[in-house]
Amino acid sequence: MIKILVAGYSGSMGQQVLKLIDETPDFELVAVFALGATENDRQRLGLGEQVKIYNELSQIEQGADVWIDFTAPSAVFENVKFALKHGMCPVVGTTGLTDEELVELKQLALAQQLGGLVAPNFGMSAVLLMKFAKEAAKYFPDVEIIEMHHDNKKDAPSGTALMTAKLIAQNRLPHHQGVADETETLAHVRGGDYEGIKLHSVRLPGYVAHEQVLFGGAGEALTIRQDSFDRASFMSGVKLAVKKAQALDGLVVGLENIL
Ligand SMILES: NC(=O)C1=CN([C@@H]2O[C@H](COP(=O)(O)OP(=O)(O)OC[C@H]3O[C@@H](n4cnc5c(N)ncnc54)[C@H](OP(=O)(O)O)[C@@H]3O)[C@@H](O)[C@H]2O)C=CC1
Ligand SMILES: O=C(O)C1=N[C@H](C(=O)O)C[C@H](O)C1
Repeated sequence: MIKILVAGYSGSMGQQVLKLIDETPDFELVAVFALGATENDRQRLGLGEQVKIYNELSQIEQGADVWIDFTAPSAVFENVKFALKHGMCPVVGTTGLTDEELVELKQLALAQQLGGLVAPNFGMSAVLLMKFAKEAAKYFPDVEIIEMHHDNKKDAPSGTALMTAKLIAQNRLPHHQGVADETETLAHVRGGDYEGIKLHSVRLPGYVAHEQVLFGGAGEALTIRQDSFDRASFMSGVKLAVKKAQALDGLVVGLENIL
């Protein structure tokens, strides 16, 4: 049995994770955490009597093997630090960790001799999109990224889009795209900029999580697109990560590294 704490259990992803745990014979839910957590959630969400419900990080007691985190960019760093310090292996889907924070968490995981996984995207279509986009950048250095999400998403750009840009940047030299004296007659209309790669974020009701990477060359173009139509698409990745987390050597970044 793998004992699991779910941070962000009342959110869109947290709800899917509770379902996954319920459906997986060797997973056991031992605790849940959210700032707005109340004892009423036990009945409302069908949480067993043995499940501990926390609404404050500092109150959480050790007792889980794995800490699953789908909370908020503002919370994830402190949450993961807490998990590692208290002997829990983190499986983190929450976006927003900076490179510096990741370095610190990796050091802590090594010091604590704990494994764990941080993945900006647990969906196979997004993992493959990132792999293909990195490869394509060797041949098509001019590229822009459009990510499209539901209108409840708190952060922009998406963690996946930013990771895609970072991977592409490994295979091309930074350069400005468009004419050198380009002017915006409407502020920010050319999007965000990561080493010259433009990122555009769309937020609309009806959407879940989608990304397009557009490469342009002389007289041709390549478009790579992935669509997550349902949050269930992330669950096989989360399941695999939970099963492997305790055996990993330190904190691993990217689902592709454990497939
Ligand atoms: N890696 C991946 O494959 C995926 C990653 N994500 C990422 O997961 C994160 C969550 O997404 P989603 O489920 O849609 O978000 P929601 O806003 O639907 O849910 C967030 C959850 O976290 C809780 N929460 C918010 N702030 C805190 C805090 N400071 N401390 C503890 N709990 C907190 C909320 O409850 P309360 O408000 O009561 O605290 C709620 O339970 C986002 O960063 C998103 O980008 C999403 C989908 C896939
Ligand atoms: O907030 C979301 O919904 C998602 N967040 C992740 C991200 O920011 O990349 C993963 C996926 O895109 C869904």
